[in-house]
Amino acid sequence: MDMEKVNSMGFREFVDVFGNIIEKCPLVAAAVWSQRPFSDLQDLENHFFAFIDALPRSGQEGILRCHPDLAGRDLQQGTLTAESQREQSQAGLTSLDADDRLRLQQLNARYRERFGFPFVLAARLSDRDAVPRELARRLHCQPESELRTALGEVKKIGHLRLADLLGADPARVE
Ligand SMILES: NC(=O)NC1=NC(=O)NC1=O
Repeated sequence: MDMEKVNSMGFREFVDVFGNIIEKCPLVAAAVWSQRPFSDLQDLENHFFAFIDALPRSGQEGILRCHPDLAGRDLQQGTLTAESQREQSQAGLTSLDADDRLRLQQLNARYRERFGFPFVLAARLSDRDAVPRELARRLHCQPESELRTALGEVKKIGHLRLADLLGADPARVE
């Protein structure tokens, strides 16, 4: 898909295609559509991220709360979005043994208890050993900095999903 095609999309098509760039937050794509045309992938991505950055804290925390837990209930019940299912599967989270899954669920619960939003991490850039390690590390961060870290992970997830859609090499797209 090239930028000419992206810039020619009507609202409905644009939200159908880009509505899950930010997990379960089609509003972001809905808002970004009105800022077309986009000069390139980086410009499109920058508009997604600028929308997130401009949100009040409640909106930013709302975006985090739209993310399913890693190896959580949605994964067990098969109710993850296609993108999330792929990402969690690539990180090896679909084949955890019962002990590892329980440990992750306990860590997720402690994290949510401390920060009031779920632990978010770009699973495609991680693996089944690194996820609990990173969760345990970030559990001790200060709320302000942790909010910024978590939003950074939302952007990494969005970057990879956009690169998939636009056929760009994720490594090459800055
Ligand atoms: N809580 C999360 O980090 N969820 C996710 N990370 C991903 O990369 N995909 C998800 O669903």
